[in-house]
Amino acid sequence: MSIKAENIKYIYSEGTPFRTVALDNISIEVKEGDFLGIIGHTGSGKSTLIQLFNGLEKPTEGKIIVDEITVGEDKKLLSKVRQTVGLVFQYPEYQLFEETVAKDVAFGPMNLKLPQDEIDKRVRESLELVGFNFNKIKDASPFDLSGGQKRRVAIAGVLAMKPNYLVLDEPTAGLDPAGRNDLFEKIKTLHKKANVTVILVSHSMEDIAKLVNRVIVLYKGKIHMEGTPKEIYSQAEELREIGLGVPQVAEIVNELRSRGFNIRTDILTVEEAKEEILKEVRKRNV
Ligand SMILES: Nc1ncnc2c1ncn2[C@@H]1O[C@H](COP(=O)(O)OP(=O)(O)OP(=O)(O)O)[C@@H](O)[C@H]1O
Repeated sequence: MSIKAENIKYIYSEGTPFRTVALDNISIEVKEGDFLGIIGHTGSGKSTLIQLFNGLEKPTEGKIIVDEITVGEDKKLLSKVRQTVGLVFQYPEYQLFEETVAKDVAFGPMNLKLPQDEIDKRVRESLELVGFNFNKIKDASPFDLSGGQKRRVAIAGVLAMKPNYLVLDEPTAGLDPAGRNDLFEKIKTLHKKANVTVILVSHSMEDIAKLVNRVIVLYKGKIHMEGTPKEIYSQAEELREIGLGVPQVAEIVNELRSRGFNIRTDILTVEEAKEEILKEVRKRNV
């Protein structure tokens, strides 16, 4: 099972002076179990691509195949695609509207007309998967929660639909550093525990490098780079050229290398950098 994009082109406002080619010749496959990061700066096509994954939009050219369903071929299957690919938009808290957290998370499964005991089970499981104590949170008003907690409630609402793929568009946008770290930790745990493939969209390599196992870098609607976080990280110069922030740890490693330190280029974390630097320092002291 997978999401396949085959030679995708997507054009906004075709036939007008505002015509924009948002995606051009994109082919990728997201396999079950993957934890994929899609990065690129503003306007590179990230949001457009994930909206195609979930059937919200149809490609101008090419095909999107979600678990063997070709999106758009049979309109009756569109709701199945939407349920299979759970999309969490940027700032999803604006879509919370019920008076309690439990009611909000139950909204999707209720629309599926599932039996009440199945709805209750899904609400509990989804809230626990995003790190809540169910009994403590269920009767809270979503409006009384912190920004990070609201995001987790919104994610639980999508998980309650039991998607095979969970697509998160800039999930930590606007949160403070502690809230971001906490939410990323929760997403990491979620990928491990829930049987769900995760696609995480971000404009920051630094944020997602420690989480995902594969990265696609979009630039002007095309796939510019693809690989493991380490492979992408080691190309700091190229990242800089396409306007993406180079991770601070990569900056430090590059600086030390330029001063003759023999350090690997594919370092992801401060801990790894520390180890490498200490190794080099010990060598020099001998
Ligand atoms: N509704 C729209 N109508 C016309 N052009 C659009 C529309 N939405 C996006 N675009 C254009 O399509 C291109 C890709 O936009 P998209 O929103 O997919 O990029 P993005 O990488 O998600 O950006 P961001 O990080 O700002 O969300 C951009 O040039 C953008 O201006």
